[in-house]
Amino acid sequence: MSDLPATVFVLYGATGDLAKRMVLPAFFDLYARGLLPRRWKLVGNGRGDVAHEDFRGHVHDVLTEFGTVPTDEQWAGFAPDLLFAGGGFRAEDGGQLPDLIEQTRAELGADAQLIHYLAVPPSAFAPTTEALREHDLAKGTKVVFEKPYGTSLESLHELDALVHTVFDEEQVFRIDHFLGKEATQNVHMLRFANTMVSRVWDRSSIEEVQIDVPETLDIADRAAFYDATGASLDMLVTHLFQVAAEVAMEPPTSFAPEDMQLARESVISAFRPLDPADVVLGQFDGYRQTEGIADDSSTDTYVAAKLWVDTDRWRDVPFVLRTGKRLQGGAQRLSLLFRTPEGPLHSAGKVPEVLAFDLEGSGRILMELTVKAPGPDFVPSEVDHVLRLDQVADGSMAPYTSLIYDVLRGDRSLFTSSIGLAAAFTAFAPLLGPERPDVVSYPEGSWGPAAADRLTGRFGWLLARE
Ligand SMILES: NC(=O)C1=CN([C@@H]2O[C@H](COP(=O)(O)OP(=O)(O)OC[C@H]3O[C@@H](n4cnc5c(N)ncnc54)[C@H](OP(=O)(O)O)[C@@H]3O)[C@@H](O)[C@H]2O)C=CC1
Ligand SMILES: O=C1O[C@H](COP(=O)(O)O)[C@@H](O)[C@H](O)[C@H]1O
Repeated sequence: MSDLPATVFVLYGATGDLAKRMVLPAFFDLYARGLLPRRWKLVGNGRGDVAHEDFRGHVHDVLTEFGTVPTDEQWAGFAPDLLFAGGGFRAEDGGQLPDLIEQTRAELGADAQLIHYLAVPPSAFAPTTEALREHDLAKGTKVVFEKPYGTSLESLHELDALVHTVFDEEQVFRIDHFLGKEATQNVHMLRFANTMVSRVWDRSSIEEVQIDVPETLDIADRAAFYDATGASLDMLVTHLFQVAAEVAMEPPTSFAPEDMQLARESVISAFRPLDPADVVLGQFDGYRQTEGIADDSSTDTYVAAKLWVDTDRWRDVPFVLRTGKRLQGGAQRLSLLFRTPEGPLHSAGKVPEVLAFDLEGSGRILMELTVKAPGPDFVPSEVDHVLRLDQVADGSMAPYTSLIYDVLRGDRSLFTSSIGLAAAFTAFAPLLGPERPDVVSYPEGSWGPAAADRLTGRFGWLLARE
């Protein structure tokens, strides 16, 4: 067991989709790894009345379906600390939660930390924050907000102003789970720990950056949420911008969490507002036939955009970003495309030299290089080399496991800041106004609208070459 302080972890929306697919499996994963505090309680909250025993049954089902099935021994150690407080949690009526928190804190000791994890729809962020103030449950605690934390610059400011009347910034953890991925964390490890990488990490060596996250997934099981959100809000201004910031950031002053966060978040203010002429929005054929989607919906299920980062390091290097649903392939690939070296020893510029990161799963680092072809002649040939990060050592962590562990120990390096999010929404703002491009339809199982092909450089979208 770790030496973290005793903890009461309150999970709002504990029977919801995110809780079952991500948060509860991650929490159990931490338990199984011995990374939870020696003494802890997880208190689920919701509007219904659920007996503690029924909540435990729910958690067991969830782990069986989405996580690791506990052994009998693990379950006997884990289950008794799962509790449920029903009756919702509002400013005017806190339901059973305030009493149960008091009871568990009394049991765990006066120094027990209290963590509020808001796995509720964004519309419930403000009312839950107000309820925390009203029931005096904010002081000295930590609070975790899911994404999206605001859907525009204005709504971000409005929510953040409220949050800051209740919490100090140091108490606030805003999740973007792409930052918790093993391979994303390796972007700065590889860069800053290796001179041969750090020295080429700029416009003099790199001609293009691609962040390509095509998905084969449908949206039918979350139609209402998706139709009100769309790909550009769900993925572009959030995950893809954060990954772009990981690439674009200047070296931090130190590798302390606050300096890492500051370096990543401050480069976002150098993102030039998107030019709608450099953005393609798409919608897959058949989207409007999905149950719960209006016949005339103009929601984007696909977005491709060219982003410029106006720093000396990246001036004139396009960052091309793409994501969409029901596409031909699924991947989460960050690629740095290098300039063709001068002189004759390369593939005549026909093949890119690439350093890439596969962000999904345990993560992979890929290199595409030109070498001499075996044989008598001195001719170039291309090779791919793949480094699977789970072969480096055992113990790779899913993003939610990693991020919840960071919340427990108070490490904010992989969480977003309201300054960074405000800069992201400023760069994104042209897509929220009258200049927003119309959505173009694309066939399911394709790579999306052909119009997006003009956004990349001379090699096109790299994933389409595979
Ligand atoms: N699902 C996913 O894959 C992902 C979700 N997220 C984010 O996580 C958060 C939760 O998403 P998800 O679990 O899908 O959402 P759900 O719609 O499943 O809602 C979660 C739970 O919140 C409670 N709830 C619903 N409406 C309200 C309300 N108005 N006030 C208070 N409680 C409410 C419900 O519990 P009860 O009825 O018991 O009160 C519900 O089960 C959202 O912010 C979402 O954007 C982020 C990444 C991925
Ligand atoms: O936040 C989201 O992320 C998922 C992709 O995440 P991952 O778990 O596959 O890395 C995306 O499908 C979803 O639309 C979005 O809300």
